[in-house]
Amino acid sequence: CSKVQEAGEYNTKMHPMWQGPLVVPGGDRQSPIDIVVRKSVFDSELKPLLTNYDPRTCQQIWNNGYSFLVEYDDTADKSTLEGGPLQDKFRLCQFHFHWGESNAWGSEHTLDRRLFPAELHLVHWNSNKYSLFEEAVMEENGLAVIGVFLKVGKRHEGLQKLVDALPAIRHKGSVVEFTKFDPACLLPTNTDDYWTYHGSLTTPPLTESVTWIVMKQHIEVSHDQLAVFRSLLFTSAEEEIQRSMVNNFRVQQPLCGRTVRSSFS
Ligand SMILES: NCCOCCOCCNC(=O)c1ccc(S(N)(=O)=O)cc1
Ligand SMILES: [Zn+2]
Repeated sequence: CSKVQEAGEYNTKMHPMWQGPLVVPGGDRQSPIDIVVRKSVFDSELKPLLTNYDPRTCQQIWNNGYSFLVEYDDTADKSTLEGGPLQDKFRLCQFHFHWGESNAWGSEHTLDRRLFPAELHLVHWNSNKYSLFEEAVMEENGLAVIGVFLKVGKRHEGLQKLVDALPAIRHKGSVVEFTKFDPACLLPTNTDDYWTYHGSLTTPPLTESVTWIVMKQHIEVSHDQLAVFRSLLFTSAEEEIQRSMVNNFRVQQPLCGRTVRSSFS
């Protein structure tokens, strides 16, 4: 697979302008991808996901200029993920979303090319093998990210606390305290059915360190809740030109012969 990203894909209008590297390490296990459902391979060895999140580890919410992140205290094994395709215990460090300017697109992964209006990523790092996120992010088995598709429908009561905090972090670089939020409320009711594959971060440094776990069942949020995501800005308060934070997803990457496994038949 191409070692150098086609420069064009970084310059399409749909795509935030990145200073990101045009040559990514390896380049044959990049994310996101389209999941071709009928080509995924059922693996009976895949276990149910086991999340154990402690809302007391929730610390802050901030706008990093790509998305907004809800960050957790990951100095101990308090909010953890294990099971699924994972051999080790992983610590939750943050979650964030990707979304479009319209409800017609916005997700990074797709199911048989089907786009969703947004996608949630819960980011964890391997605390059995590494002592810091920054270490794990450079290693093959360093990270595990749970992806959950969002659909527009009924209002998501658990999400509203987060939506209400967004106006305070409109600009890139703004941060506010955000506590006692249980990310488990953002998981679908069925967490036994998922696809998993080896991939990468979808924003710089694009390192190929992620075991992706993409949930089959989506969650629903209201049109208005998603509209508040789009009220965020890519730009900091000092910049003259304010740019709406929308379409903060990466273009899809070649599968390069990888197998996507499913936990369900
Ligand atoms: N900058 C050089 C080294 O950086 C190491 C730390 O990288 C931190 C920034 N990126 C991330 O943490 C990060 C985390 C998750 C995802 S994603 N969208 O793949 O879930 C993308 C990016
Ligand atoms: Zn992401």
